[in-house]
Amino acid sequence: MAGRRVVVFPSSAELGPVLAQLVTSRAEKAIASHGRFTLGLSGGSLVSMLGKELPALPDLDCSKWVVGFCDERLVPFDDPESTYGLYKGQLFSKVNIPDSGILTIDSSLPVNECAEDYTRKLKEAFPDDKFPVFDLLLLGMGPDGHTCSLFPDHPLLEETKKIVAPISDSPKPPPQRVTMTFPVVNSARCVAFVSTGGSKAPVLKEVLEGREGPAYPAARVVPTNGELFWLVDDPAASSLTIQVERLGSGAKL
Ligand SMILES: O=C(O)[C@H](O)[C@@H](O)[C@H](O)[C@H](O)COP(=O)(O)O
Repeated sequence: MAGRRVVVFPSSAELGPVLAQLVTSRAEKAIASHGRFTLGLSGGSLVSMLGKELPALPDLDCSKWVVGFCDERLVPFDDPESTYGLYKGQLFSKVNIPDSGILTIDSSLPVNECAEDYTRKLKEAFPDDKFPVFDLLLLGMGPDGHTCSLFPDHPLLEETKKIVAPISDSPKPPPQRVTMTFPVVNSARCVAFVSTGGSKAPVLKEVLEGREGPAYPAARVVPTNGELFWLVDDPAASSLTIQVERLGSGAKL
């Protein structure tokens, strides 16, 4: 790993612009080196944060972006639970990512076939990689320490072969989802968690400072050759005792 950076902001209002700067700086770097920018998105509060910050950037050009989903809920796109549907309304409708660059699940398929179909789409988008190497993955963490749809104590945590796995017993509804696996997450060039709010403080401490017993899913995100950022706000960081970086909205990562 290129080193973990835990960066604390006074609030999500200061965190948002720095997240947008991270996205655009990694996009510029990726496009300069290999002609496109591959980005994996997660749901939760990231949707509204990216929907607010990215379209507000002057001269944002997403014509060379390829966007996938770190996990997706198996519901129709017009269901309020659909991560794609939320991003469509809040981000994709406002920026110029080509439709062909948005890799969506086929929500009409049963969950196993849906995961196979999404695996095929990712393989087509990353023909040279054993596991897709995304330029940037944006992740959230639930209060139970889950990330993507990789939940504590679930057999999927041990998956080593699949790119995308189905899950039909998600402890958080909706129960049927597809998710990237750890081999894909940990192959990324850069992974950034965004975690805000006081409800995350206890689990954030255990994830970042270690705990007794099995590691939380979020703690198993350790990119083999990539960067790892934890972008958090003061309430989420309130129990941490490790050294952190404290930055404001003008910072560059
Ligand atoms: O798939 C889901 O059910 C949610 O998207 C979930 O995984 C969310 O991303 C995390 O709970 C973090 O949530 P916040 O971003 O709101 O902290």
